[in-house]
Amino acid sequence: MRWLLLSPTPLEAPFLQGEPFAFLGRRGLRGEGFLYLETGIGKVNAALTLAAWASRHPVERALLFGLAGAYPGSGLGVGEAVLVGEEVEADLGLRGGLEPLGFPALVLQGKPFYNRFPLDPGLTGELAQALGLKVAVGLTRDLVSESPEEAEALARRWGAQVESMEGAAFARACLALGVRGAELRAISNPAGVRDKGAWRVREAVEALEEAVKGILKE
Ligand SMILES: O=C(O)c1cccc(C(=O)CC[C@H]2O[C@@H](n3cnc4c(=O)[nH]cnc43)[C@H](O)[C@@H]2O)c1
Repeated sequence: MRWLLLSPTPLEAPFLQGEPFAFLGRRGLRGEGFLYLETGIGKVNAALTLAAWASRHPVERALLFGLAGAYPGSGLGVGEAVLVGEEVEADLGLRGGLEPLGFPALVLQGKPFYNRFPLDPGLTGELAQALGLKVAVGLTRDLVSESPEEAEALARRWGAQVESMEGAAFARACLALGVRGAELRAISNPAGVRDKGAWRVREAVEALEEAVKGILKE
């Protein structure tokens, strides 16, 4: 069964080889055992790329992979790869979430989803076991945390360990479209730290390469 692989930027996928094509003005690759799409940064780009592709092609399982910030106290080290088992969309509704407004973001078989969206538990568990990776809670906002204090408050409020700009949108789109979705992140920086001296993009991309190649072998 072929994977649909997605990453926000080409920076996160330099190791993928395949026949290039364009989709929604961005890069795609047809490779051995996978089809890859670059989504662009942020929630809208992630959801619209997956939904537009899935509206024209059958997608059984999809993997979003990319860089992420680690929250203080997460126990995750820079350069470490993790799977995300649940995503929080933390900039939807009030600061306390969407539930107080009374409008769910998604309803599936009568179950309302407000700000928390699971990735596929079976797929995530299989990959975590096969690759020996931890499973974390991800928090997603279109705005990146700009200070350690902001990052710590978000982590505490929502019980999250990693921060990205796309995860919850991908998880929600997978649920809505009936796609089995998994999310892989490698820690490039401590969340809330904007000083690029503390970022380790190369190490994080190497961790992504090892994990993605492992997933494609599964
Ligand atoms: O400015 C740079 O030199 C630079 C180099 C590499 C990457 C960046 C990014 O801004 C990456 C954004 C991208 O990665 C995810 N990401 C990574 N760290 C965080 C974070 O602390 N908080 C939220 N998102 C993060 C994000 O999902 C984007 O797709 C800049």
